[in-house]
Amino acid sequence: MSAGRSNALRLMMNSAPKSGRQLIFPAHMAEIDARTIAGGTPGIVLMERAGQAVVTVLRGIWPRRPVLILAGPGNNGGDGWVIARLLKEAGWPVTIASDWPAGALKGDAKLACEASGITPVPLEEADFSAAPLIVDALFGAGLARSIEGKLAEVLRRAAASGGPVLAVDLPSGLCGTRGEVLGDSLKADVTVTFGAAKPGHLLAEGRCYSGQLHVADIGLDLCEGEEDALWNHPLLWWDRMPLPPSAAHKYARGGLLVVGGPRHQGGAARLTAKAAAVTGAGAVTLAVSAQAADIYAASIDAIMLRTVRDESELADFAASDKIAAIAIGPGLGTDEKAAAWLGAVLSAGKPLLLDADALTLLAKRAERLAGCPEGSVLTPHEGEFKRLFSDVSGSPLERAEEAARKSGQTVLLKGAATVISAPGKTPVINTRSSPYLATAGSGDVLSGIIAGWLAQGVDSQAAAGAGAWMHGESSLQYGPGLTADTLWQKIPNALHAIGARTDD
Ligand SMILES: NC(=O)C1=CN([C@@H]2O[C@H](COP(=O)(O)OP(=O)(O)OC[C@H]3O[C@@H](n4cnc5c(N)ncnc54)[C@H](O)[C@@H]3O)[C@@H](O)[C@H]2O)[C@@H](O)CC1
Ligand SMILES: Nc1ncnc2c1ncn2[C@@H]1O[C@H](COP(=O)(O)OP(=O)(O)O)[C@@H](O)[C@H]1O
Ligand SMILES: [K+]
Repeated sequence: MSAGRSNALRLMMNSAPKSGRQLIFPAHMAEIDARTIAGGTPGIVLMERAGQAVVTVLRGIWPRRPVLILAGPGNNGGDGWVIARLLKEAGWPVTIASDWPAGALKGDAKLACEASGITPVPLEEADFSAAPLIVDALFGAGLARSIEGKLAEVLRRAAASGGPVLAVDLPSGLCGTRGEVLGDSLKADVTVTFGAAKPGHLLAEGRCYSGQLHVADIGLDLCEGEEDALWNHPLLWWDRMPLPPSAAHKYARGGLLVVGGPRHQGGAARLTAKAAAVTGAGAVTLAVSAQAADIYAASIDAIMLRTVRDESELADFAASDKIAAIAIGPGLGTDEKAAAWLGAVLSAGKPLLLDADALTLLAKRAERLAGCPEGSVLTPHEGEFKRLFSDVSGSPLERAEEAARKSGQTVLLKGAATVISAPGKTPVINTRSSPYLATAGSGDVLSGIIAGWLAQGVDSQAAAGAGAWMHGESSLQYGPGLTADTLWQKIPNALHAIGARTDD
């Protein structure tokens, strides 16, 4: 990517540099914390910066109002004490509720508590009746077990109060690794975390519990490349996307073969084909049987239609120079003929986008997975994933990584947070999306976007990352009332949003 294009993109996206997309597991963050302290920045300085960062965000959102801070026994609580002191100094009415007064604290948290000059009330006596702004500084990265008993009760009372909630680092009770709620947690309107977001902010219940996420730079010694995962953003892949050269012709922009299926399932493959064409594949051809051709022909103006007699004719066409990549699965069917057609494209040696029925067929004949050409992308939803990788368990992040390792292909595991894992590469989590994507055929459009990039010669990991992001961006551009039919029509808006244009 030229410097001009890169800068223009950054300006347009108003985004942080790539390092701002790092995701770090809590245990790893504790190591980074220790490394930073060993490097000469005292822990209390980090805690002070963390508290200051929270106060800056808090004051940027809420005008002066009563604040109730719930402070825990560790450094998350320590941050709470810094926040209490800073707000008090600024003249805010602050109460702190904690079962761990200075005598029960250690290290930096003890220092922060003592410096505040505030006496806490016990958690049981925390008064939520005036719906104060609640600062949740009970547990963060050090959450070690489920929240239960008295602590769960205080979180329930806080939730019932109706007051807004700001979580320090992580909503207490939320697992920063997997995004699951351990026992109980408190939904935050805003979460301020330090150094880097944690995968748990994005996965499972994390996105909903974290609310608006702010990542504050507090000077941690965090290196480029040491992330456990990356948060999807055009900065991760846009420099690998081709722009059409001025002398472009349609096949040079990428020939894509989309394999169709029986008459009654025609919509799925058509959506895939249309999404691929809009994404920029120059020549998209739908291959169908003669019996289904009239149905497919009904609404595919910009897509070429080719009738194929049998799998051998399909294999010949798939192997031709005009085809750079193949999408198969949406609307394919799962009968013998579908299996034979899948076999025909597997042997073509072109990058494949495998989705829907193709994944179901592969689950029945697992040995075929090993025969997938290198650089292919599998896009299972949870159900397809379970069929295909029945022995793989864990969080979506762990499962996508294991599936990529086993299959040797890029695996995109769909969900409210979508995880993309390519063998040997850092996994990527996409949250650029809206729940309006939960509509029939939306996955077929995603397949088309990814296949559209594969046909243009983009590597599988970048194609999948771009696909997930553009799919979500298209849904955000449309908003309520979205259907798969309108989703693909918003793809140009997603391209414009990331600064796509032809080279001058
Ligand atoms: N680099 C960083 O990550 C920084 C971290 N800081 C803060 O430090 C926090 C991490 O501090 P800690 O490691 O002390 O961890 P926490 O303060 O999150 O919690 C640890 C304490 O909670 C107890 N505990 C854990 N789960 C419990 C449960 N379910 N019920 C009852 N008690 C439980 C533990 O026994 C321990 O005493 C971060 O979340 C952040 O807020 C900041 O102060 C500065 C920099
Ligand atoms: N709640 C949600 N929030 C964001 N994205 C979602 C949500 N639910 C589904 N999606 C996305 O919508 C798409 C649905 O695809 P899929 O399950 O294959 O549906 P279909 O088979 O109907 O096309 C996936 O990309 C998924 O990530
Ligand atoms: K917290």
